[in-house]
Amino acid sequence: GSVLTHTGACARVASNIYSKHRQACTMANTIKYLGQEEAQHIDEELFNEYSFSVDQLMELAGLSCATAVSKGYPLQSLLRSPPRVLVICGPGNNGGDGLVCARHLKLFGYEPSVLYPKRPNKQLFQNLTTQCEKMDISFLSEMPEADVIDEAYNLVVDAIFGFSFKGAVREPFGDILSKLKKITVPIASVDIPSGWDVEKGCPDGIQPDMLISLTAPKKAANHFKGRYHFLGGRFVPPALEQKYQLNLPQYPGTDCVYQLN
Ligand SMILES: NC(=O)C1=CN([C@@H]2O[C@H](COP(=O)(O)OP(=O)(O)OC[C@H]3O[C@@H](n4cnc5c(N)ncnc54)[C@H](O)[C@@H]3O)[C@@H](O)[C@H]2O)[C@H](O)CC1
Ligand SMILES: [K+]
Repeated sequence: GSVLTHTGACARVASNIYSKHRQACTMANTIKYLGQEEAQHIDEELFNEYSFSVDQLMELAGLSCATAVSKGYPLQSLLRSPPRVLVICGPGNNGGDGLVCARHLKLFGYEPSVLYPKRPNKQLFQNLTTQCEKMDISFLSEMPEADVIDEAYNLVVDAIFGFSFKGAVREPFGDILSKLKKITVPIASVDIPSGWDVEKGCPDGIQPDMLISLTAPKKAANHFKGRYHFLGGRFVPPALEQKYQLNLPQYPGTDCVYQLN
């Protein structure tokens, strides 16, 4: 009896030590999930200290999104022909990523249409819009009803809000998000599922099937329940990665996305 008890105790101690060791190792190697302010600081540092332009990073971000979509929803797997995709773009840089994503999706053989209801009066976004128009990407004048989306499109790319979203959703995006909650075709969200608190998520919000986290996942990604979580935006200089202890995974070869799950 006492021998057995002793053995049991040893096993418990050993397994405790082992699990502590494993926890420490995992923590050392775990990719960091960013808070809202930290994400904004990294963004500012990329522009101000590392001298990147928004155009450059947006191009890589949008390319990552189109690449992730093509991996999760390959052309030959789509149920509806032609391979239509609805890309919904918001008023900030997340929306810019969406415009770049739409352009690359077109180059990959998809048929994207863009909904872009609030267009900022800045050259960058005007250029991205012209580039899409010149590639025969159509711009919708209003948000289709949920049943129309389910019939006409294979998936929706949600590029409405990213890491600067705050407070209650203002129109027209409230109406757009409530329609997105009703659709059955998959949603692929760029950086954050739109309408979600950047750190706490949103239990009764949209539930995307794919999330493409850019630079590093934000804390809201802890609440993501969809099938595909990709990391994109392979542009972080090692010194910046180290400063913020991002613990980014090794992207495979020359890929611009890394599948986290
Ligand atoms: N470093 C990177 O990883 C890069 C990320 N990129 C993408 O940029 C977004 C963040 O962009 P930002 O312009 O800062 O903000 P958002 O697009 O998230 O949105 C701001 C936009 O939305 C409006 N807004 C905010 N809250 C609300 C609300 N409650 N209701 C309605 N409207 C709201 C606000 O007024 C602004 O107009 C990041 O997530 C990435 O996707 C870069 O492209 C590349 C570098
Ligand atoms: K989004």
